[in-house]
Amino acid sequence: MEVGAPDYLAGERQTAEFDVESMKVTWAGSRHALEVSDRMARLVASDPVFRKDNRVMLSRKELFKNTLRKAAHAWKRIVELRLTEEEASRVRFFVDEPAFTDLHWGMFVPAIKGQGTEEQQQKWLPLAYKMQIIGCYAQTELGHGSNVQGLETTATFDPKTDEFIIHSPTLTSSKWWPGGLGKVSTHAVAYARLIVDGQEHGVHGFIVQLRSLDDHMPLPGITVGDIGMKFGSGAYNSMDNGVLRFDNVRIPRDQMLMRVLQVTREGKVIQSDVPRQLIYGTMVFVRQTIVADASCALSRAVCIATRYSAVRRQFGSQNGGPETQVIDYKTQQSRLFPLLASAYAFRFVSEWLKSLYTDVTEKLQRGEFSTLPEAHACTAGLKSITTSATADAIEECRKLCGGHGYLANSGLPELFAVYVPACTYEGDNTVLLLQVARFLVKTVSQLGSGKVPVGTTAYMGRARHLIQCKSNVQSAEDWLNPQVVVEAFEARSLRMSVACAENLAKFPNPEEGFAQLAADLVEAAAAHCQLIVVTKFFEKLQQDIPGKGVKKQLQILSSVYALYILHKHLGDFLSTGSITPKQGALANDQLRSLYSKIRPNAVALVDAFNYTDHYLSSVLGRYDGNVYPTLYEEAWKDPLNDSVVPDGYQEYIRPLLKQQIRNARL
Ligand SMILES: CCCCC/C=C\C/C=C\C/C=C\C/C=C\C/C=C\CCCCC(=O)SCCNC(=O)CCNC(=O)[C@H](O)C(C)(C)COP(=O)(O)OP(=O)(O)OC[C@H]1O[C@@H](n2cnc3c(N)ncnc32)[C@H](O)[C@@H]1OP(=O)(O)O
Ligand SMILES: Cc1cc2nc3c(=O)[nH]c(=O)nc-3n(C[C@H](O)[C@H](O)[C@H](O)COP(=O)(O)OP(=O)(O)OC[C@H]3O[C@@H](n4cnc5c(N)ncnc54)[C@H](O)[C@@H]3O)c2cc1C
Repeated sequence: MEVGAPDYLAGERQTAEFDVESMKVTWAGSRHALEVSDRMARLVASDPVFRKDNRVMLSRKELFKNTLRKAAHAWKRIVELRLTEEEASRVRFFVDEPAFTDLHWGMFVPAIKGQGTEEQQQKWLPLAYKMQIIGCYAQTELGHGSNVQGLETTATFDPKTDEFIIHSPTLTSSKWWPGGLGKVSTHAVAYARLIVDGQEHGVHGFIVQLRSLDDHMPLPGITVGDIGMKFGSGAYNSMDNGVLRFDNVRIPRDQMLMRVLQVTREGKVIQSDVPRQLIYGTMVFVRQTIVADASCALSRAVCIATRYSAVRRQFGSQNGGPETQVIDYKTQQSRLFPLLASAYAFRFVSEWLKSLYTDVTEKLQRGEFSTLPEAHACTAGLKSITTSATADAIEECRKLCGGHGYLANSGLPELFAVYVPACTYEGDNTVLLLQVARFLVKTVSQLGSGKVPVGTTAYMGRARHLIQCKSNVQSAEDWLNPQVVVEAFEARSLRMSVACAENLAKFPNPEEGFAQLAADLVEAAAAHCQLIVVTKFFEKLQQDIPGKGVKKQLQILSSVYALYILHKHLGDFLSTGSITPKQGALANDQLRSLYSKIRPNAVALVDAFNYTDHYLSSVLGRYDGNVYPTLYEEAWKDPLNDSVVPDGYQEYIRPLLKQQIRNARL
């Protein structure tokens, strides 16, 4: 905010019962992270190249070219200022525009790191790090996305020339969707079925050059282009999601990523001791980052809706005084505050998930693979529930802002359009929950065998207790006890998984059973993932959290998150007998009282996200709350208002009016 400018939300900020600066540190993860983030936010906001207020007005071509300009400028600044990786990734965050660079850094580089041999990494990574080559991740095809084993592209080894022949045998085998592919990438990690000596060896990644490094023209045998406009204006249309066909394209043998499986000069296929699933490792990495993205997108929407709800007034004027702030309506609170709590919950679970991922990666380097299934289940499941909740929440925030939320300059429509594909990319959310369900059913089926479940399924080791325990909640106050809450969530989750396992056992063919019970399995998987989020929020509170009143606010938010989920899924808790209807009602009583505790802190709790007005790009979410004059000014900037009488008046409006007049005279 400019120095001396009026702050229409100052009153809201004065009622805060905690130290906002300390909460900013907790949200950012550390004082260092906050400092870096703050500096990079200012760097981006002060640079005219990164302007984004006109984005929804641009044609696709203009938008795309502008994105190229921003990406090139960002890279120039990163190099000039010798920014660290941490600083560079904050620059990407605040530039706030999907671009080919996301796939280059986020998938192409990690695919080579995770699936390439030492030699391959030494050859390709320096080129990629300097952006002397630009890569994408070409897995999905027109006919197959979720079913990776069903991909049709082939990579046939030719021992005569020591090459692989990459080919798209059918229309449905055309690569379809990869970001950065359509117009920019010079290279791809393309996934194809490996065929050696007429035998198939599953799907593997191959580094394929697509375009000339001299004139950017597609190489012989490559057909490549953009797949067309996507949902919404601006939004994901800055990305060149592409289509790609291979017509017997030859690549050297050493361009197959060979950490998992090697093909020798003689055409021998050698399986290394690394599990096959590592071929899916890049997806595990990105799913983990997508959980962190969910907390960012959700907090952004909630920040806009909270500030605007404090500015907006409707009804309730007493003796000509001001009307009621809509944030004071209990319905507004019961819709908004759980989303605020969810933003914090997702933030902390993503922190934990990142540490789990780092730990598993270190173990994989040492040749320990036992924690891979849990890492897969956690990343897949949390990616699924956090993105689904965030997509719904952004739309709810739009509605919380009434009519003005539908204006592009509220920032919410574009945020929604850019965010919703997260429910689909990197694994459709239902497909991913089915993966979690497989993991849970397997864990349950091993309970009798003496194998002790660990990590996020450790609670299943107490199955005997959880299957019959009764919650001893007797008052609304009891629901503030994390142990009580966690036990109710554990009982619900365990009982849902066990019920699925029992029902599955009734089918002679387990796969048929899995298919028939899929809807129940997905619900059991979601229950397990919600338990993880709740538990990790409570565990966060065990840490030392400095700053006046900060921990207290987080305790309130953790209870709101847990009781909101309980209230929303009350049917599960009741039907599994994890709690009684009376206890469910007490949880709801507690939730109401928690909302009242959040109310005086709401604006400060969203200030703690530390978002600049540039990043929010929302008239409704402005830090200073100066909404109405800005809405009014912005309206006049619309190109339709460039002329008082619109283009087309002479051709279309005038003749109509004249005709109406004639008719009226008749
Ligand atoms: C210095 C400068 C820096 C500048 C910074 C600049 C930029 C920013 C940088 C980075 C940004 C960072 C990140 C963001 C990047 C990009 C994000 C943006 C946009 C997103 C792009 C989206 C890209 C995509 O969508 S890529 C395509 C994704 N596709 C999918 O997800 C497909 C989903 N399908 C599957 O995963 C699988 O097919 C399946 C559903 C899992 C089924 O597989 P299948 O083999 O058939 O399975 P089965 O069920 O039999 O399982 C067998 C066995 O394997 C286990 N399994 C399955 N998957 C995994 C896994 N991933 N890991 C481990 N194990 C796995 C499964 O459990 C089974 O085990 P078991 O036999 O039962 O024990
Ligand atoms: C914006 C965007 C960017 C993308 N970027 C990339 C990229 O960079 N690289 C890349 O390779 N791919 C990319 N993709 C592709 C993406 O990964 C796939 O779209 C995604 O994995 C879903 O696969 P699908 O499209 O085949 O969906 P489908 O599997 O066809 O899903 C359709 C419906 O079928 C259901 N379904 C499917 N299988 C099952 C099942 N077994 N049981 C029950 N229901 C099922 C799903 O739940 C869904 O409702 C991108 C997609 C989008 C939208």
